[in-house]
Amino acid sequence: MSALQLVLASASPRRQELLTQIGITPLVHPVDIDETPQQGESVTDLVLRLAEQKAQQGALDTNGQYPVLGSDTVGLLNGQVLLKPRDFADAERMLLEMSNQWHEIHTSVALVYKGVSHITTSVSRVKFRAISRDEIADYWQTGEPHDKAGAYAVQGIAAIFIERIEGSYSGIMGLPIFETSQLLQQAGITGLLKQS
Ligand SMILES: Cc1cn([C@H]2C[C@H](O)[C@@H](COP(=O)(O)OP(=O)(O)OP(=O)(O)O)O2)c(=O)[nH]c1=O
Repeated sequence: MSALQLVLASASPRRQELLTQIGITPLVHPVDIDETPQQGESVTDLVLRLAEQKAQQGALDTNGQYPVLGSDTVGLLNGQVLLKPRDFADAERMLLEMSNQWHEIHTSVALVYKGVSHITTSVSRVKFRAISRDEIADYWQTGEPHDKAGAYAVQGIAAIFIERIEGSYSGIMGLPIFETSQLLQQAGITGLLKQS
């Protein structure tokens, strides 16, 4: 009925997949922003800032014509931010620390529409079983951890390491479906389903 098109300001195939899961086919428009945390910035502030920046850049690039979604995911363990691993050593350090521990995954989603930003954050807790250096080395070889915050993918092989989850599976994967749908509703956006 409505011709409204949602723009997803993201290069993450996972985020696209999660929108597809609820019948939304977004226009995919990756944006390139500097994702370096600022000095002393909390994880909460970091994910909010980056999600909003991604959505705003997407809105700028598309002349404010469409509602634009941006999202950012990072982990938190013992006060330390878990970003995408720089290399194997970085991934190994993170995964060894996560071994037999709980950590948090924070994902913020921002929606920029008609010049207004709507934003929300999903925080989940994840418990890893004990994992060995050998398992981490094998896991790294699969390529899966390379482009993921915290060096793992809940939706992938890393599922064998995950003992428990409290929170949002889709949020851990990069786009919390429930919170995203609430955001769209808040902004008065309907009629996105099943359009091509
Ligand atoms: C923890 C976790 C993260 N991830 C992914 C989601 C995100 O793609 C990535 C975190 O990096 P982000 O910087 O949030 O996203 P991105 O660089 O991949 O994409 P863009 O900025 O263009 O939107 O980690 C998983 O796929 N599974 C997981 O279990």
